[in-house]
Amino acid sequence: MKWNVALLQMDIAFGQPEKNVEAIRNFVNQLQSSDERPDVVLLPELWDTGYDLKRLDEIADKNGERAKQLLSDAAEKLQAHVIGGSVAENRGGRMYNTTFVFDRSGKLAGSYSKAHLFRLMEEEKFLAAGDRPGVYILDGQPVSSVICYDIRFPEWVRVHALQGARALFVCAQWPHPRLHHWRQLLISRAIENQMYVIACNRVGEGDGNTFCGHSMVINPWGEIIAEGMQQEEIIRAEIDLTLVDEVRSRIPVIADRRPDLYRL
Ligand SMILES: O=C(O)CCC(=O)C(=O)O
Repeated sequence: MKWNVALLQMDIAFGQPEKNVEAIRNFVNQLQSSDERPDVVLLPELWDTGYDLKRLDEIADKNGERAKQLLSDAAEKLQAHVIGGSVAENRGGRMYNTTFVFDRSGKLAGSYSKAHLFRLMEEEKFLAAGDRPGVYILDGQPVSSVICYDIRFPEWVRVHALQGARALFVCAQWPHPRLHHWRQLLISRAIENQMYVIACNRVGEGDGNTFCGHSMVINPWGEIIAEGMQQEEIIRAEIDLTLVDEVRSRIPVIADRRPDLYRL
């Protein structure tokens, strides 16, 4: 199974969901009018509100309805799977950082809420943590997603791999001065789980941070097959999921695990 993936590496207007919705619509129109149609589109983290966490009561998306409408329409229009980055979701008065995934027909394939809250940006003061892995079936293929800080937890990404995921989609708002962490962590998650890692970061400034871009597509051998710069752009790559089987059969890391040794 080969997929063309497109990563929307964009700037995000702080606390202005309407403006950001408009920006996504423009990207979707751009993809629709291009010769090369994507099979999978990935967006960055909190593309609706940015990190305006103090105003979530006012601006968070009630049950994700605004995002679901936009992402489902985009999936149907492009006939592509949309891994919808993440949005600030107001679920029954509690706020979550949530990814919604839509398949090519525009149908909701699943959702995931960020499990590890990032204290450096005080997320734990404003957000509730998710507690379930994000695994979805797209074109019959199990794939998964996590959000930003989640990539620092190899045991969490491993849970997704053990549930059969063959590709990990990551959405982020990853700032300087930790670009080297971003690149190394993503490469490591790809090598150790022998899966594709497709990661979309934002660019621009917000709340005292400069976001570093460098969205990446990494194959299951740990090779970078596409990488963005620090500017708004669509990053594209072709991924071939049969390479996952090839790498996993060459070095059977998952089969060779010794979980009996790993209990603390
Ligand atoms: O782990 C990091 O260094 C960045 C994480 C982050 O910015 C986030 O989770 O939003």
